[in-house]
Amino acid sequence: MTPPVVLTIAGSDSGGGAGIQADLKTFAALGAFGTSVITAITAQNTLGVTAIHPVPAEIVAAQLDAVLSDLPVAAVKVGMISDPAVAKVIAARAAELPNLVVDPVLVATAGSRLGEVDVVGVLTAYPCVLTPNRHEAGALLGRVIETAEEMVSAAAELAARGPRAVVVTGSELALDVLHYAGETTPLRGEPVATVNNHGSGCTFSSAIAVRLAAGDAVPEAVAAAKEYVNRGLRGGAQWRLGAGPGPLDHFGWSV
Ligand SMILES: Nc1ncnc2c1ncn2[C@@H]1O[C@H](COP(=O)(O)OP(=O)(O)O)[C@@H](O)[C@H]1O
Ligand SMILES: Cc1ncc(COP(=O)(O)OP(=O)(O)O)c(N)n1
Repeated sequence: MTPPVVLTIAGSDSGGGAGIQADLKTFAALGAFGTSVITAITAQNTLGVTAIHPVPAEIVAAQLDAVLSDLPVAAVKVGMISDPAVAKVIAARAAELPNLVVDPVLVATAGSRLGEVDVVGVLTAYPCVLTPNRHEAGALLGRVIETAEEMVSAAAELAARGPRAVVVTGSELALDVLHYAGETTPLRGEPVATVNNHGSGCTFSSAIAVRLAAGDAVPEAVAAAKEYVNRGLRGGAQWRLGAGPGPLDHFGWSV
């Protein structure tokens, strides 16, 4: 059977754990055919980001044209956007991007700045599934988000800006908060004791996109993505790849 086509619009992580590389592995692991529009090239490993080269907006637009004019894209995940002109290119074509999932990437776990609030903020009002972590939600709202109660109110406030749904993720707490169809639901997962969490947010948003492409409703897609990330974290927990926080096992179905 022909697989559903899913598109990632994101940055490249040379270390392979996050960004485009994590997205394409997630698509493949979950049975989708992955396509990509690269917005930036990062020189990155498990210890951090040492350089960022934004891809010019016209090249981003050309990649988008090439994919959308030929392939039946069923869902789109947007990750790292560092250039306002690139955000504009994507915003201008947002109506053509089905099952849009936006991960408002701002800061890598290792501390490097990958995006700016006023750039990624442009996309948060589109009818997408928005997946900020606590820190990104706080940056978008201009305050600190720490507790579960603060995550609940952040999800509701961000939902009022117009996205189809908001999931505020809670990293190692494994507690995420979903706001969808006027309701806010805490999603509790099994915390995984691991230092290898590089790319968990990219993997989560990509997995949501695949499940939406497959026809899941938003709550089912989010629950399936959460389970997939959890398996990836468990599968990679004993890996020793790099001196910093390592990647997930995207193909770790046996654990
Ligand atoms: N140690 C962990 N144990 C269980 N789930 C985790 C862990 N770390 C992250 N997650 C889950 O991974 C997904 C991505 O969230 P998060 O790590 O907050 O994203 P980001 O990489 O953007 O900070 C969420 O579902 C979150 O609950
Ligand atoms: C190129 C690129 N895009 C996104 C990220 C951030 O990845 P994410 O999964 O949100 O978080 P960390 O892995 O940084 O915790 C990245 N590092 N690089």
